[in-house]
Amino acid sequence: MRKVCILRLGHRPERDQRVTTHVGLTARALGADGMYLAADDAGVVGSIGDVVERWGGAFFVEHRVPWKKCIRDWKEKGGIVAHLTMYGLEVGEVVSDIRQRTEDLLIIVGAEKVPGDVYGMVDYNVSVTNQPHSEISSLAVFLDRLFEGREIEHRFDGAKIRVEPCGAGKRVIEL
Ligand SMILES: C[S@@+](CC[C@H](N)C(=O)[O-])C[C@H]1O[C@@H](n2cnc3c(N)ncnc32)[C@H](O)[C@@H]1O
Repeated sequence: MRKVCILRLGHRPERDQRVTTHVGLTARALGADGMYLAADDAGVVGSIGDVVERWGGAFFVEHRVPWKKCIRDWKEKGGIVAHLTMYGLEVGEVVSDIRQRTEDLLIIVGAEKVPGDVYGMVDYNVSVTNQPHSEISSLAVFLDRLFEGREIEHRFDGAKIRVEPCGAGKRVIEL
């Protein structure tokens, strides 16, 4: 099966820890395999690692990743790259093309301003509306469109705990 990973650009450890952690948790929950972080932040790696340890699956986070090399290496190995940006082509126009391709997919999301080079290095610049919002929301919508909603039913192997859905209150099962 094709691998789907995230490359997180522009992370500032002093202010983006929570958002970047949520980018990773969203990616994991919605079917991605891992996240490359183009910054030095062991805290993010640790927080997401703790979730994987308890909630299962094999999602990985790698930090201190040089972003240009990450994109080049990904493409050299035959993968394709999509950058989420409000300036790109509308997701509805391109997502079926991306879905039909079988190559591994790297999805880039930014924090503040994304370096201009990124736009020319990728295969797709994709917008989720042409309005400014957030890397978390754009990633969530993109993954849901990519996987056509099937990611919601995914069960995570090796979980120590699992939620039993219920209409009222909380039911958590220790496995
Ligand atoms: C807070 S935004 C910063 C955008 C910044 N002004 C720029 O020009 O790159 C952070 C990230 O959210 C994502 N994002 C925000 N709005 C988006 C949209 N409408 N469509 C796709 N991605 C979006 C992009 O990945 C962006 O780099």
